[in-house]
Amino acid sequence: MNPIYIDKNEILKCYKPIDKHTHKGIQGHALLIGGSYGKIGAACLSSKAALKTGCGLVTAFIPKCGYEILQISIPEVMVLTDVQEKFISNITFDIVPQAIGIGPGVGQEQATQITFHEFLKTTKVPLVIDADALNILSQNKSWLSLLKPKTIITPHPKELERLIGKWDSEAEKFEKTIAFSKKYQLIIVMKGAPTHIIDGDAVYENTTGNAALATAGSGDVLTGMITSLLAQSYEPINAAILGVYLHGLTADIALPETGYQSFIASDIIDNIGRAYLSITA
Ligand SMILES: NC(=O)C1=CN([C@@H]2O[C@H](COP(=O)(O)OP(=O)(O)OC[C@H]3O[C@@H](n4cnc5c(N)ncnc54)[C@H](OP(=O)(O)O)[C@@H]3O)[C@@H](O)[C@H]2O)[C@@H](O)CC1
Ligand SMILES: Nc1ncnc2c1ncn2[C@@H]1O[C@H](COP(=O)(O)OP(=O)(O)O)[C@@H](O)[C@H]1O
Ligand SMILES: [Mg+2]
Repeated sequence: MNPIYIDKNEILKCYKPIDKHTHKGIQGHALLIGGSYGKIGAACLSSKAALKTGCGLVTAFIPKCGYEILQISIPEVMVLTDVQEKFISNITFDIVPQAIGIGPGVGQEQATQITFHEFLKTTKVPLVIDADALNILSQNKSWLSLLKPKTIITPHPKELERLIGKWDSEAEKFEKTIAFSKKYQLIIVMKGAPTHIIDGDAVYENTTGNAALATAGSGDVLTGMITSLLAQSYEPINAAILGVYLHGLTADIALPETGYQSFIASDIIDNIGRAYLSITA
């Protein structure tokens, strides 16, 4: 396996500067579906990260109990609520997003599983699938065939194992992940240290990031960032590459100030601007 390293050179091939005549209506609308009682923070983090990564509009779809939490913590994000108080049971919306991220904090209630199945059957919008949405897929593997080609999935090692089964070596992990990517035509963001992106036989290895990212919610933030880039019309593979690179870069930039221990997922969001600036510096 000869990975393509995701470094500044590689990023400059796909990075799209902002057009000075753009406006929020054409800068992309991202929909983030997530959260459940006790995990509304995951929806807050992913939707705020989406806005801070540059899309024009962000809507969060959450259970009712998260309404005030989300509106107060991030007033720039619009909110749609499910009929249920504590978990998502019926995904419906009247907006037209260019990308949807689903899964952070969503839980695995039976009703959430059923509405996720319906959602997969009907949606045509480019998707990022993470966290509990991946765990639901692991329990219902026949639903994987509903995923459109180039859907992005973002498993951490345990979520990957639930999807593809155990491996005995790093080589076998890559073999199985590449086979899975080919079988379902998926872009797989294999989160870790470092993170790899698998797109069929193409393997990319990220060069940014450090152990400060080993903190609750850092994956939820990544989901928002990649969904935002998809909504801004990046090709799925480029949204994954740029998202993973910027996400890691925030931790490299923040480290001298925060150290490893005190860095939290909100620090990723706070440093997205500096990460963007360093691409063009
Ligand atoms: N503020 C909020 O609202 C937050 C909400 N969140 C939401 O919570 C939900 C559950 O997500 P989750 O990832 O915590 O649980 P789960 O899938 O059981 O995985 C945990 C196990 O996986 C493993 N593992 C993980 N990383 C690994 C690594 N790099 N390398 C190796 N192993 C690794 C490790 O397993 P072990 O090694 O212990 O066997 C670990 O115990 C989900 O919806 C998420 O979005 C969270 O984002 C937190 C903030
Ligand atoms: N030691 C590390 N070095 C670099 N990146 C890391 C390290 N530990 C975790 N990360 C990154 O942090 C993120 C963790 O995602 P995830 O486990 O889904 O977190 P959460 O579910 O809490 O949001 C991934 O992007 C992963 O690559
Ligand atoms: Mg996660």
